[in-house]
Amino acid sequence: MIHLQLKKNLSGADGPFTLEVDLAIAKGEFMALYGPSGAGKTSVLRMLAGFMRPDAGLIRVGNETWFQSSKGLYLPPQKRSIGMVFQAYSLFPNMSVYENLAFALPKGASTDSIRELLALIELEGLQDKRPHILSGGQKQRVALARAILRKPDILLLDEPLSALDTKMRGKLQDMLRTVHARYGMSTLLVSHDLLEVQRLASRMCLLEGGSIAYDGAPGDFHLG
Ligand SMILES: Nc1ncnc2c1ncn2[C@@H]1O[C@H](COP(=O)(O)OP(=O)(O)OP(=O)(O)O)[C@@H](O)[C@H]1O
Repeated sequence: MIHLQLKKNLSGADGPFTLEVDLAIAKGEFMALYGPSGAGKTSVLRMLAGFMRPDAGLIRVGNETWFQSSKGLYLPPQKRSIGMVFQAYSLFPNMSVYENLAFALPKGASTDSIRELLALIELEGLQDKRPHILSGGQKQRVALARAILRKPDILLLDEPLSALDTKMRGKLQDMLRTVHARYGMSTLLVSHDLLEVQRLASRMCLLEGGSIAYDGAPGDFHLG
């Protein structure tokens, strides 16, 4: 179980507001954070990853406490078992696809998982190529493989497919479903696309102005 109690004062377009969320996410759950621009969705992911410090609250993942303001406890990002994929491709340009993946593995670890993931993302034939010759969808597949290589407890996806065309988006959505079914890691997806949320997530939270305005099945949610 992941327990998130986050309080953070943010600067919004219309002035300051407080992001305040209290969520329990089951192990292996695929949850989407949906909502208007500026609602605080990315900030939630950044606090979970350790890139933004909450003003107050608690982050507990299984038996580990990653953040607890009352005890001054703050686990740095590199100690949190997290994989991330963002909208912008973040591959190393001077490394091949294979090397980009190998770089994410601890020294001396078996490279079997690289081969397994290259097959899963259907890029075995391009493993020796540098990222600049890949399409956007191929780059995001490598970024996804890199994010899950260490089998993190939590996978954070921040609009990972928004720069892709409809066809590639559909393919990557299928791949995300396959990855989730195979590895079962708790997954938090930020998306502006309700259809995408409904295809992928079993639970959806609507974030509006820093608070959760809906928490339930994506299929039961209707735009007002
Ligand atoms: N470190 C920070 N301190 C104060 N305010 C911040 C900080 N980081 C972001 N903000 C502000 O918090 C608000 C929410 O930003 P955030 O990126 O979390 O929203 P979002 O819901 O992900 O939006 P979008 O869908 O446009 O990506 C924005 O107005 C942003 O300017």
